[in-house]
Amino acid sequence: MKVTIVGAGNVGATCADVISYRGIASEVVLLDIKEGFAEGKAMDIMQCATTTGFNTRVSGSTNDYSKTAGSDVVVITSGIPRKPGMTREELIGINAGIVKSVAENVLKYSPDTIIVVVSNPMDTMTYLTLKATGLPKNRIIGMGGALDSSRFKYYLSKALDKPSNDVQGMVIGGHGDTTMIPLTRLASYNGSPVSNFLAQDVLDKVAADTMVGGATLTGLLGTSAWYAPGASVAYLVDSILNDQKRMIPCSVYLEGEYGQNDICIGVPCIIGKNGIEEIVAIALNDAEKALFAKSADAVRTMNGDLKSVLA
Ligand SMILES: NC(=O)C1=CN([C@@H]2O[C@H](COP(=O)(O)OP(=O)(O)OC[C@H]3O[C@@H](n4cnc5c(N)ncnc54)[C@H](O)[C@@H]3O)[C@@H](O)[C@H]2O)C=CC1
Ligand SMILES: O=C([O-])CC(=O)C(=O)O
Repeated sequence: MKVTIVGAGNVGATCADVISYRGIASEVVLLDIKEGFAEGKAMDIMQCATTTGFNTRVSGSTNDYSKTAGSDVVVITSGIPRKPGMTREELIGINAGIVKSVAENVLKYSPDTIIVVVSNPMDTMTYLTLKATGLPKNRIIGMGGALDSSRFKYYLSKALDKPSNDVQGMVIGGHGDTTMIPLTRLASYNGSPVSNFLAQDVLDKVAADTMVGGATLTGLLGTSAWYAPGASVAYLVDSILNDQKRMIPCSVYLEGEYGQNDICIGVPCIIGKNGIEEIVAIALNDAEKALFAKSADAVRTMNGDLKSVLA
């Protein structure tokens, strides 16, 4: 199985690293516009093969899309990340043009591929990719909810003082500081509602910390995060390539689901060899439904800024 990652920067290279050492794909191609950069990252990763023990072939390419031919999955991590104090939405001006041209280029060599969109503002970049390529909705997947949910479980595990892997929980809605919806009511500690163990004010703080999880890291690092983002993309790619049919919140085109139309936004999806295989309808209460509608309004407003790119 072959995976191409366009954008060999922090997130793209981390994703290639996780995919190779976990043996998720047999071949990974990293592509970047910076001369020699993807080749260098690929060589560095390949020099881990004997010490971490993997057989995935990782190679790099400077903007030569012929090397990406026949990819089963293409991950788009090209574009600029935010700096402290910025929102993800402020990246649209530069990233929209990059994401559109990258999607068009990859399809020339991998017409049957599934595209995973990571570049921010991710929900809007997913919508742009869908509209610009005309691919069926099951083949365009926006990655954000997997990462946001892993941060949610991290903050819950800290509050519970229990391991993250004993915590279940999901974040839906937009992948933005104010649009994420951590579903605290449905989160559990090995099947028991977390509200059995944590007071409401603590749960509210967990939700608030989750929503600004990316901004917190950007403040600490000076650029946005990459370890958890790269690992979250690899987790999603694993479910596609190995047809695991895991339920992962992803940004997907909605046609009536969750009361929304003509928008890409995070909802729980079954992810397998056909990409988005099902959109799972979970029963939201009235407050959660209202938050989802508000989140969708914000994402839709941002999509309005794509007019010139899509013209
Ligand atoms: N959806 C999510 O959950 C997350 C999204 N992101 C987003 O992912 C993107 C990448 O972040 P980082 O890897 O930290 O940035 P980075 O700056 O480390 O890497 C981006 C790479 O894209 C390359 N690039 C730019 N234009 C290109 C083009 N036309 N073709 C090929 N490569 C091109 C650059 O040369 C650079 O190497 C950002 O937009 C960031 O906001 C980051 C983390 C999580
Ligand atoms: O915070 C950012 O800008 C990058 C991102 O989407 C994340 O780490 O969640």
